[in-house]
Amino acid sequence: MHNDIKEILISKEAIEAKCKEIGRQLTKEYDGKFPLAIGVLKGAMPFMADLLRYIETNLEMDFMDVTSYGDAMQSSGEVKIVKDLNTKVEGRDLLIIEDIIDSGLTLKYLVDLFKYRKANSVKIVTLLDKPSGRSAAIKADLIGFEVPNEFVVGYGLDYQEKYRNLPYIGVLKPKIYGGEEI
Ligand SMILES: O=P(O)(O)OC[C@H]1O[C@H](OP(=O)(O)OP(=O)(O)O)[C@H](O)[C@@H]1O
Ligand code: HPA
Ligand SMILES: [Mg+2]
Repeated sequence: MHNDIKEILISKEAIEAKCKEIGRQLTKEYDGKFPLAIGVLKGAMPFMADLLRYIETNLEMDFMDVTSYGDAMQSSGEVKIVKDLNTKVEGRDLLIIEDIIDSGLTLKYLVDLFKYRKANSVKIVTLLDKPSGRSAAIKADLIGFEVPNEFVVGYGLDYQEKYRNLPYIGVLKPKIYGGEEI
């Protein structure tokens, strides 16, 4: 698995430090409140698990499983709900937790849905932001790291369902996705 990686972009240690930093900010933000933290499966799972341990206020957790990439490296443009929330969002303060914002289509879909469902507030925290990929106008409130215009894997992010369990964020060797070796 590690052998398939061309370059590590963000180390395990840097991710850990960032989770602490963002966790501290969110602790202040939600002090005295009871937000609903929504993990966007599957990719956000490791980030959510690590980040929430640094948010020192009461919160509720729920998960939404949405998919639009499948096995491809480009968004299909169609966001499909695989699993919806179990919790009512009306009147709640929501914190959407994502692994990456690329085209922005996934989050645009979710933010519109939660507004329609009458959430009181909707905030977005994403570990990674790839602004060069954007086609929907969407911005996160908190961003861990900006990444270049490359397909990244690890720490929740997959290529054809593999590499989610890498502890860092990296770029694959071109031969893995059938590209030219440079
Ligand atoms: O900004 P976008 O272009 O919409 O891309 C971001 C979304 O794409 C990935 O999900 P994916 O559809 O691959 O599902 P997964 O998390 O189960 O891998 C990623 O985990 C984000 O949720
Ligand atoms: O760069 C990426 N890697 C993995 N999954 C993704 N989903 C959107 N962008 C990416
Ligand atoms: Mg994926």
